[in-house]
Amino acid sequence: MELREIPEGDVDRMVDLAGVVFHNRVEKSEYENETWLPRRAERTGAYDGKDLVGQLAAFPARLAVPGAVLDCSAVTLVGVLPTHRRRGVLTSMMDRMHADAAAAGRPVAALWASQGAIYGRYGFGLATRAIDLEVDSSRELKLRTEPDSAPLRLLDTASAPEVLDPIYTRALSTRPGSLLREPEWWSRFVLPPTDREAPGFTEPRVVAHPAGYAVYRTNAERTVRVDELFAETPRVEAALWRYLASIDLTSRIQAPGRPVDDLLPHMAVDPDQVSVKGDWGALWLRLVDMPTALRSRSWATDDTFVLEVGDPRVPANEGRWRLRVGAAPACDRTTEPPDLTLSASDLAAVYLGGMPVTTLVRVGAVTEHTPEAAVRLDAALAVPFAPYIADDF
Ligand SMILES: CC(=O)SCCNC(=O)CCNC(=O)[C@H](O)C(C)(C)COP(=O)(O)OP(=O)(O)OC[C@H]1O[C@@H](n2cnc3c(N)ncnc32)[C@H](O)[C@@H]1OP(=O)(O)O
Repeated sequence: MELREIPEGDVDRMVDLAGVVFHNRVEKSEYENETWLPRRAERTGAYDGKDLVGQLAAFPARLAVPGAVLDCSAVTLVGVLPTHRRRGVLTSMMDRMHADAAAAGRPVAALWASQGAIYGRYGFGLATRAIDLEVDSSRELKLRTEPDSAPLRLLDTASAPEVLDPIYTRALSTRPGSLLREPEWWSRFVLPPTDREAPGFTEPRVVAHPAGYAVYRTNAERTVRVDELFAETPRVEAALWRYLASIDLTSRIQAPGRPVDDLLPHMAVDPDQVSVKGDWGALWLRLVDMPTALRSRSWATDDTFVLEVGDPRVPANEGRWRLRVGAAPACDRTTEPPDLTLSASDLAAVYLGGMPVTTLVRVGAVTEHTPEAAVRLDAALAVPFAPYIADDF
């Protein structure tokens, strides 16, 4: 078995392999769309002779982290054929992805996992979660927040991206965890005419306010499904939810994949009208160049920590680091005794501020050597809004 780059001419084979491992049926007419990401990615193939038996694609992306945007290898289309599984193919492809990301100067990598058990061993940590909301809109949705009074308008999907993108990008400056979008991302992934996984829904509708928007689809079962909703203020958010809850001939809103600190459950006058139907792990993050990643984010306090990091897959990160946080963050090797011992995976999980270090100490995953060090690190990592990503790649 040999790892080599998958040539552009073989990109269709990646869709075939993905079809086998993810149990998807992909029509030939869909290949152009399905190959859009791998065509612009670093493509690692595991070949058994001429046969492609494993693959990993990593496309260059920009990830919003607290106070900064970092170059990121966004990993997707990972698969190993059932005939070749559990022989270390994924492990060797991940090692190569780490080396490629470091060589390209990307301090972080990110992915959506098909199964939570796979990626911790490679130093990825679950950095964002999401909740599924459902609203009973068969009666008026009364809100405790006064909706903003600026008029809403429906946009056509062709012209929507240039209106929505600045709103989306501004949201990233306060809430970390999302990827910046290029224009084509909008048309391919946010506003495609048909949702392949839910063909019963209409084409996307876009409702916009000068400081917020929602993309939604409806179906014959009186359901409004919110694909995304971003608002710059709670009052704009209230205006969008009120609109969505009052569309004629509908009686239910489904809003899958919302931020864990979504305001809607707290905005509703009757809390029983909004239910949380699910809570799940979303983005897995990897600090490929850990000291650069730690130096690059903003921090909420001035403090200093000695971290002992375990990272067998990227030894350049392993060892003791003196992390100074505050206005001019620094992260340098040290021989001082550690305040905290943690794995690369747990460090990645807490990096965006969505997972408390104190929780990881309590479960026994992180070791606290200096009393209160975890509480102090949580205070330094704190972000005003829970990390969140709407894009599932
Ligand atoms: C970003 C994305 O694209 S996520 C999508 C991932 N792909 C899929 O889920 C498609 C179906 N599954 C597959 O294609 C393969 O089983 C893969 C890619 C998950 C794993 O590939 P493999 O080549 O079998 O992994 P590899 O042999 O390197 O396994 C390394 C270790 O991970 C473990 N592992 C691999 N997959 C899993 C899993 N799904 N659950 C639990 N452990 C796993 C192996 O047991 C092994 O552990 P060990 O080192 O203790 O023996």
